[in-house]
Amino acid sequence: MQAKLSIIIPAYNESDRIVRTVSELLEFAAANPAVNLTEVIVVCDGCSDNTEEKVKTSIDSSIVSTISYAKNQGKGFAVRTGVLAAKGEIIGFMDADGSTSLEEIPLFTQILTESRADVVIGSRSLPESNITRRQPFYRWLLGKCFYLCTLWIDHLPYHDTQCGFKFFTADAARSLFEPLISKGFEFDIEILVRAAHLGLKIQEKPVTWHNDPRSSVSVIRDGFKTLISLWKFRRI
Ligand SMILES: Nc1nc2c(ncn2[C@@H]2O[C@H](COP(=O)(O)OP(=O)(O)O[C@H]3O[C@H](CO)[C@@H](O)[C@H](O)[C@@H]3O)[C@@H](O)[C@H]2O)c(=O)[nH]1
Repeated sequence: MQAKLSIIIPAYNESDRIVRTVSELLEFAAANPAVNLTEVIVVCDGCSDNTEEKVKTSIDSSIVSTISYAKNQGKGFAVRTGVLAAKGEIIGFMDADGSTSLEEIPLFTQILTESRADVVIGSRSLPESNITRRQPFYRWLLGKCFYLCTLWIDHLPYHDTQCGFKFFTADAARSLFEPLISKGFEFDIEILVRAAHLGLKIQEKPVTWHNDPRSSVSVIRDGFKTLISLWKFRRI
């Protein structure tokens, strides 16, 4: 029997994309015996649209649930909420826009169940990564900046810290997310810093990525905040 897999999908005003993404995930799991998907948690983070209702009315599956709260808190807070509620033996998170191909899920879960890693992160920046539609140049540059800063400050060798496709053993997920202090997009780097401090085994694996140009990320606000956070993470 394959390990039980929980997937967390953080969602902020995703009513246009969430149903397609969840449906594709359910179809993918149903067609892949190597994937034992037992739980999908959509975390609606202060959405002002009808993301949660869309999930509840359009998805007919007992393994899909939602968590919703009134005030927008940020992606890091939302993923943490989902991870701490998850019951699977493997816990992963992915973006609501379905940018990352699901084809990678069997490999990621296999690496974790065979104890070859505690954390597997998706990467758009390895030679084998398959990018079918690129992010704008300034986003690519920001990603490179995070890579160089985490390499320099924390000696972390991961080429794509921000890819929203990361999987964990349940124990690793709890040890990383329980103490998480980041509420925004900087949480991806905090997770990697904490994992390194705890001595967890991390593997970075290539993914297929199709960028959706609709993005809630502000390069100035979120990029600057993430870079500042790197100094803070040195003391965690
Ligand atoms: N819960 C919650 N989710 C959020 C929030 N802001 C964004 N999200 C969710 O985070 C995911 C990515 O956000 P997008 O708006 O699609 O941004 P992107 O530019 O395509 O995302 C890329 O950059 C992000 C920042 O580094 C990455 O987090 C993301 O994985 C991807 O690489 C989506 O599922 C979106 O709903 C928020 O405040 N709260």
